[in-house]
Amino acid sequence: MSDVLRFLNVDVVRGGVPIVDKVSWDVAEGERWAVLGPNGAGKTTLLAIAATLIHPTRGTAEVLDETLGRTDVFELRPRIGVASPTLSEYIPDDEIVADVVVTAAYAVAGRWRERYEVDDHGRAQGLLDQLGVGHLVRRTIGTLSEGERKRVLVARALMTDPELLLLDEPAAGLDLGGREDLVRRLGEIANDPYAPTTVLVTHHVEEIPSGFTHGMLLRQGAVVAQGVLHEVLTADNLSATFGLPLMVEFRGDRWWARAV
Ligand SMILES: Nc1ncnc2c1ncn2[C@@H]1O[C@H](COP(=O)(O)OP(=O)(O)OP(=O)(O)O)[C@@H](O)[C@H]1O
Repeated sequence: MSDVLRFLNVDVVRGGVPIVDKVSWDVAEGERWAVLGPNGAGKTTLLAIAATLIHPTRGTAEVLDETLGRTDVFELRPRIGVASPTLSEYIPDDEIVADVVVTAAYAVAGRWRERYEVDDHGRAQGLLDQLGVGHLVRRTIGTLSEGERKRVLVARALMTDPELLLLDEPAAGLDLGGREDLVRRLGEIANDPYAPTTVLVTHHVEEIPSGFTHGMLLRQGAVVAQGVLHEVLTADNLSATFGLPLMVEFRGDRWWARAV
């Protein structure tokens, strides 16, 4: 298995302060990673490096076997699917849902079309159905609820059949039913052996879908623990990460945590 991400001693410094602090991280093909940490821990910044949107201040970051700073990120980006609140801000409110998803393919027309001879709209509809929002295909994105919008963005991120899928807090702001439904659907994707290598950022262990294999805990830009999910998600590690005594349990195929 080859590495999809390989970070070595990565620092990101802003205003003289390291907001990512000496992070080394290997993500192998097929792995599904959850990155957890409190507000301001550096999770989104780490994801932005993986998305090739920023470069490390120090250290090296390889994404899909290319070293940032020595490669054309515009060739790399079409191989990466991203669903994030930042991306969401760039989509005009009057854009039709079908177009939001299909336009992801236009950016990679060459490579994608060589590999797949499929109808764009058919594929988009299939992905929207998979995320439970197929009935919204003709609506404008501005009329959707937060939960519906998040699902559409995940469908968009999957449209190009990326090699790396990056999900920044996909369940944030959803009500309990919406969260549970989305986490279940993300679990179905994670359990699909043909689904891309995935990194999901969240604040809550309850939002880690079934099928996730690895975890990283971040606090103040530094790694508290990382590796196989069941070895990483211990009460001690979570308590150190969030700065209060916590207990954590794994039941069925999901995690939950609370203060003790
Ligand atoms: N351009 C910048 N200049 C100064 N500080 C920054 C800059 N960008 C990010 N930060 C700070 O870096 C820290 C890490 O931010 P980041 O968004 O990566 O954290 P996060 O773990 O994703 O947080 P949250 O869970 O709240 O989304 C925060 O304290 C943030 O204020």
